[in-house]
Amino acid sequence: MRATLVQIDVDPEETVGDRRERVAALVRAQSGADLVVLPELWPVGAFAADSFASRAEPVDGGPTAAAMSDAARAAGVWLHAGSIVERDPAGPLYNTSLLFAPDGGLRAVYRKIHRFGFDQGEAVLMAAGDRVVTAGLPDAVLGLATCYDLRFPELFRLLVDAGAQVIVLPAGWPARRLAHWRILVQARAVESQAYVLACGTAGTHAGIEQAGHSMVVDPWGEVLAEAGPGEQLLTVDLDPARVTSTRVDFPVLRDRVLGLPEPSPGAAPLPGS
Ligand SMILES: NC(=O)CCC(=O)C(=O)O
Repeated sequence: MRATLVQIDVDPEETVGDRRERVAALVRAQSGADLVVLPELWPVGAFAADSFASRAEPVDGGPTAAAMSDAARAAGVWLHAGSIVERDPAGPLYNTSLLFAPDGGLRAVYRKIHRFGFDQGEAVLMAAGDRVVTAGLPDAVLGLATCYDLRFPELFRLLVDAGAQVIVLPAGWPARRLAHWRILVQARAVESQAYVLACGTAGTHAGIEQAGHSMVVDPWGEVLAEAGPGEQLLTVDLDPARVTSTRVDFPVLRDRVLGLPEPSPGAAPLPGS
């Protein structure tokens, strides 16, 4: 299964329309891949909170969804189109990832569960998703997560329990926390015994320098490919059978203790007492 991550430079000098056309052309050129992955909120920029409301678009009939559906069909690839600011017809905004099949059909929608910003930006401007999403491809089951979700291992446990073998994580991760990114992407792969395809953005928008450094990590935690800071494509061949063999040969997931007891301070004797 050949996967290509497209680490896009989100430059505020480029219009959203121009970027959409440029990215669609990049996707159309990936006809040799099985799966193409784009970053989080690449049309507007993950930190361009001032533009979220004005750049929000619906999934049904929205310009990015339409362009990505066409591009997936033209290339004949599965396309994880990263995420858009979704304006739900019912009102709220969501950070919404879209997965298209090679016929252009929309096969999965994931609304980011953990919103970043503490009391600002996405955390206050967008609503949280409430569904854990997996999608069956011909060769593997994908699990969907987005950027800040990376810091919440309990979501990844749920994805593993739902059958995920390849976890796709579009991101817009700041350069300032590159060290966290590299450690956490590897940690999620090791603990999930799954491939993690983590696709970030390049460039600087809203004054936040992006890390780039998209990564593909295998179920053993080995980094198969890592981008630099600029716009770049990463192509890697994945073997979903490696997920099964890793889980059989080193069956740590089998040793999970479900329903751990509540902490009870002082229950264990103190050393020396
Ligand atoms: N777009 C994001 O979710 C950013 C997350 C981030 O910067 C962090 O977790 O650190």
